[in-house]
Amino acid sequence: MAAPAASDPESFLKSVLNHVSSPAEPPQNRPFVTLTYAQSLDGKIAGKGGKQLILSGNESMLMTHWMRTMHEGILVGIGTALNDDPQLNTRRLPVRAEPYPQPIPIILDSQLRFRSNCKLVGNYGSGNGRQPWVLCSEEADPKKRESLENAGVKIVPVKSNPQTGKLDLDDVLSILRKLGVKSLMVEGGQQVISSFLSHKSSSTGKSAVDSIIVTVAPTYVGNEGVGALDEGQLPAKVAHVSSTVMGRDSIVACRPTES
Ligand SMILES: NC(=O)c1ccc[n+]([C@@H]2O[C@H](COP(=O)([O-])OP(=O)(O)OC[C@H]3O[C@@H](n4cnc5c(N)ncnc54)[C@H](O)[C@@H]3O)[C@@H](O)[C@H]2O)c1
Ligand SMILES: Nc1nc(=O)c(N)c(NC[C@H](O)[C@H](O)[C@H](O)COP(=O)(O)O)[nH]1
Repeated sequence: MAAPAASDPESFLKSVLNHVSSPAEPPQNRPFVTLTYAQSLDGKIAGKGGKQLILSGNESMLMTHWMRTMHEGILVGIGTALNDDPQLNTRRLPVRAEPYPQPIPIILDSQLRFRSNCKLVGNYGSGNGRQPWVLCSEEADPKKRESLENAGVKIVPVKSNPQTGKLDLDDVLSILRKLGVKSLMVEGGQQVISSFLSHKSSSTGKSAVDSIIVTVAPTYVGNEGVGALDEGQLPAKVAHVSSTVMGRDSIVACRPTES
């Protein structure tokens, strides 16, 4: 059997991300949302105890960085921010005369655990990155807020669920839209992926995710690794959009369906 055709990352993304291929206004109450992550053959996104793993090969990691250029915001949870100290920029792309668009780093952090000595704050301070936005609960500690603001972080209070402490995704998305973010790439980690995949908009009853792009790396992590999904959350049903191969990895693009 012939091997599946490999595609170049930019063309593949343009073919599966509607907001890139045919620019349109997003809904009024949210940005276009792309959910993306990399997993092993056994569905793990990190190692034992959350150890950060480089699952993606060079080619698919390059695709992730292209994807970052195609979104105005890039969102991770505070678990990922503290564990991985990410930069969320496009530094792997080939140097070119015209700078690549950089997404705004956005962190869901109910209780303001974000650290001001992280790379996102450092990159912003040295002129090498966009200002990080930290979305927190309206009840978050004002002293922590002031200290992060003094370090250059933009703090955005949003509604939270009093039972779980998690930020209300309808409010998160509608506030980001009001702040001008028209496209959002959600990069993880486990709890954030699960929340977005199981979320249904309170106004439409539909998923707030437009595209799901998963990199599958040919490796096993084992039972102690962190799964892509939090147990107990029911993910959306999805329809297949397209699949391709990048280097040794498989890339699967889907979209949530209503049935
Ligand atoms: N392979 C990948 O693609 C990938 C991507 C990102 C992160 N990771 C890995 O994921 C792990 C971190 O995942 P995690 O689950 O611990 O943390 P996470 O990044 O999902 O952050 C979860 C935290 O965000 C906060 N939060 C606020 N509102 C929320 C909401 N509505 N829904 C969910 N969370 C909300 C909560 O405090 C919660 O504890 C790390 O090990 C990291 O290396 C892997
Ligand atoms: N595509 C992808 N392949 C991986 O193998 C992997 N571990 C991640 N993980 C995403 C997670 O959000 C990380 O924290 C950021 O990838 C770090 O971001 P930077 O590289 O610092 O910009 N993402």
